[in-house]
Amino acid sequence: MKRIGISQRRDDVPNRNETRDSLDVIWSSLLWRLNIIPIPLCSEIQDHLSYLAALNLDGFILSGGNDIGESPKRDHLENSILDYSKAKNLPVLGVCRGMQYINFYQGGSLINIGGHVATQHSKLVGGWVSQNSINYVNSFHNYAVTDQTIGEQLEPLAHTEDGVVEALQHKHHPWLGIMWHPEREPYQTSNDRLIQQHFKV
Ligand SMILES: NC(=O)CC[C@H](N)C(=O)O
Repeated sequence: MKRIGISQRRDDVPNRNETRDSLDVIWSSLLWRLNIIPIPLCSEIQDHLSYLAALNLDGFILSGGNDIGESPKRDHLENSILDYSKAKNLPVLGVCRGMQYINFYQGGSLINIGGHVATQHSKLVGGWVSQNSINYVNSFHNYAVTDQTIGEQLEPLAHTEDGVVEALQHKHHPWLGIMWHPEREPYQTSNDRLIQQHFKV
């Protein structure tokens, strides 16, 4: 089985005096069902290169959650994951914030948008959308990538009708970014296929 590392959200929990790495449990059941062993990654370990080398994983998911800049330790870990994946030619799937992070890593930026929280898009534009039988996607984000803010070496694969980039890929590395959350649609065939194809399961 493929062993895929997945980054987690990092949150302060003041009433417990704790800082937590956490992941929606739906991710573990989704990935296990797809024959993937999910390995949650710890943002507090600072020796990233030794940590990632010791794990010896088959690829990575950058999950959703915190805004970029909100949690520097999470940002740094994800930066190291992309450095490591580039050096080892490993597949990366960026989900929502994860796609935003790939874009940031490649020198792109984000715009603040409205109308993309707790909604769906059923009319995505782009040949890749029909090839992958994507009929609708969910949406839970305040920031977006556009054709004007997309990073270097990235190409858009899908847009919403209002011009937001909903999916992108790296031109040279096996990196895919999607703005929707497959874990929130755990039985959507198009997502299952995308994830399994991407990680060659
Ligand atoms: N769901 C997410 O990953 C959200 C990412 C980021 N916090 C945004 O609002 O755009």
